[in-house]
Amino acid sequence: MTDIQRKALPLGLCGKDILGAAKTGSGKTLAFLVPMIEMLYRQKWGPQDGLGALIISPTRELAVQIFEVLRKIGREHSFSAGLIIGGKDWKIERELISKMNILVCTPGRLLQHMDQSAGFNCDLLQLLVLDEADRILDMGFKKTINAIVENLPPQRQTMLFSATQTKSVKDLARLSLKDPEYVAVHEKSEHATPKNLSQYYMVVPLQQKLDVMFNFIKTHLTAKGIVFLSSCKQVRFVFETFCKMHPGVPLLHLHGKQKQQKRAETYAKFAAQKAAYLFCTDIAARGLDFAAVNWVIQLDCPEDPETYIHRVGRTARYEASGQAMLMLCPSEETGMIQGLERAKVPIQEVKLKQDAKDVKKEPIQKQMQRLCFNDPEIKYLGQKAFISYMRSVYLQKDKTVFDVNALPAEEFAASLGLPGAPKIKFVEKSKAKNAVRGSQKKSSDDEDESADEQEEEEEERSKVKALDAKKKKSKKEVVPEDEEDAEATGSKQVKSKIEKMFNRKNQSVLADHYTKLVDHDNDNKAAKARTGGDDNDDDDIFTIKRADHDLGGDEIPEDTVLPTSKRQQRMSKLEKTKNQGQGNKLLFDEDGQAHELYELEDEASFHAKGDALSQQKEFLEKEKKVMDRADVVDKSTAKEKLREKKAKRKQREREDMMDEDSEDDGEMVVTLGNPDDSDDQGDDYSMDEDNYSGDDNSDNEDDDEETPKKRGWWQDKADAEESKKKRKVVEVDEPQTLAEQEALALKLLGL
Ligand SMILES: Nc1ncnc2c1ncn2[C@@H]1O[C@H](COP(=O)(O)OP(=O)(O)OP(=O)(O)O)[C@@H](O)[C@H]1O
Repeated sequence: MTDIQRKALPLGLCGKDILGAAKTGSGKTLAFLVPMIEMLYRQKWGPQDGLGALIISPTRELAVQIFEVLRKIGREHSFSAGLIIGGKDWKIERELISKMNILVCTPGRLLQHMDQSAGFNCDLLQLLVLDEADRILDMGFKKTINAIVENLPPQRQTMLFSATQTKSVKDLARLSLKDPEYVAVHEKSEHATPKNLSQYYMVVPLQQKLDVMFNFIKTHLTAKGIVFLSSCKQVRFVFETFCKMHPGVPLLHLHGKQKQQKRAETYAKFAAQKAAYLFCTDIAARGLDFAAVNWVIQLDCPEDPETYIHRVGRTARYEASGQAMLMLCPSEETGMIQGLERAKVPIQEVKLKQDAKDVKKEPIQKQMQRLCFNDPEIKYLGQKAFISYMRSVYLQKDKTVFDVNALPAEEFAASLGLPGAPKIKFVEKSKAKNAVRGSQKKSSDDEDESADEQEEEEEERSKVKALDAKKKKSKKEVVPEDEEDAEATGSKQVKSKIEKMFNRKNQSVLADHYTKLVDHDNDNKAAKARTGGDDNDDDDIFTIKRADHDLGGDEIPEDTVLPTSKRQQRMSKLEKTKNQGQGNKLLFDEDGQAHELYELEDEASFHAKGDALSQQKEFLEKEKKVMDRADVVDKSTAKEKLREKKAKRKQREREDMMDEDSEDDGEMVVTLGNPDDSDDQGDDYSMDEDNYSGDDNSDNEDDDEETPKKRGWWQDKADAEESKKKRKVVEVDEPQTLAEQEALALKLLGL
């Protein structure tokens, strides 16, 4: 047993709330799964009891991993367990979720079920586990978690686990735990990282990072490594280009923009490989337990020491040893190393070999240029990678580490194979601001200024974020256009062939294979991570600077500017109709003259028709008849509609039932105690409804009332024989003569 298990298990088994912290790879998963299963077992939890335990994880991969461990250790039990992680068929999940005793899920999907799945009931929940609680909160799930917790019964046991505990976790603990036991086994240990982990850092100029990385891979071909980058776009670019340069070892990539199936495939492939490199975002930083990872390389600086600790924790797990390399730009060194020292991370510097710095030894930059030149898709990815990296640095909170102005943008762009650095609005602004500040600094009070500075930067950040959100809504990707690139590369010079190629149009369209890989459903979700996170579609906020052309001529008055986009046009139509007010109904006579529906006639002709009361009565009766007729029509139309609706619903239900019969429920539900459910069955989690007893059987009975029972083969055979008996069969030869025909006729008449 590990330390955390030794301490947490007895408390968990006593039903105590736990706030658990222990180093990465120290076995926290079992520290909550074992008491959970034990508790349900002791209470003789069965299908009729519904949901007994809920485990929430920040990422889908981690949820899958927890689910796998649960399958292994729960083999002897008969609880049903479900995996609810999004990216799967909602309808199937909705059907099955109400039958589960244990759920492993991601927060968003769980809340969606709580809100929308009628059968989902957690009134009897006994245990809630939040694994990597701080990450759940960092990813912006605070409100979701609060909403989930509000839906759960208060008299439950709760456990929060993570290798790092932040203030927000303590806040959450205050709200959701009752008299918790704080189990922090490594709190007093000298280092915050596993003792078998060797940690190094290297100061590498930004423009040499890819070169160093590629050489690292070439010189460690038998190793298994995870390479962390700060955004999905960088991951995609580095993966694609490195693959094309054939380093001689399998390369994989994992990020939040991939479809769930692709993510699962990559996860499984990397887990199975002995030597491979996985390029990923922080989506893989937490909790993932790949066997025998030798190296964790952080190509981009982590946002804080906590993230660093989780990233390096993907190696040296349990009792294994491992190595970690952090690459820092010169401007990041001091701040980051001080932060790591404070967080009790022992790290030592290794110097970049002199020959690696040697420019004469051809770096991979030339190959990158060739790739970008030959393949517009690669160039496009490069531009996106450049922008998203700059943005991630700009958005980082810790300005003692991250300074976007200190980065050599042109050289970095060149190292990606780009002909020039795309100009990015905010970097320009930031530089200009810095210049102004530099001149003001001499005369102004230092303290005031730094406060202003922070405020302004905060403001700028929020502006960028707002713009980001707005752009995401419009679903457009900002792609550098010809003039923009031209400006970036210095348009006044004579353009070379290469530059012309780079400035080609229509490069915004990625090849089919890329669009297939990318989960566009996620594209419009709000950016969850502040920087470089899993679902970070961030570079849309950047606009590449355009030259302002003097168009000449008169300016068009504002109110005559016509809406250009379809959406704008729709909106303006809507506005118009709103302001138009209600129209009057008019009747046209035979001469085509328009009349109001009820026109006032002159007094004399009114009185000529009789007294006012009788006229009123007559009018009302006439109108009532009209209304009655209209009512009859309306009612029959409504009835017809209802009938159609009903028929459609029935048809849908029939189709659903047929789908259910034919579909494999797939990968998300398992009955733990299924004796056939052994390891060697791999990923086949398909559920056999027959494994359920109690309530579920009664469910089936209900179903039987509505749909004809499925018949077994034995029933079919018996029925066939019975009906054969009932039918009277007269077997005769074909009559040849008249006498034979007469005899047959008599036989048929039964005489
Ligand atoms: N008691 C044990 N005996 C042997 N191996 C164990 C034991 N407990 C856990 N392990 C193994 O240790 C590895 C790490 O465990 P686990 O994933 O639970 O760590 P963790 O503390 O949750 O890490 P992280 O903080 O990175 O999520 C796993 O491969 C697990 O199988």
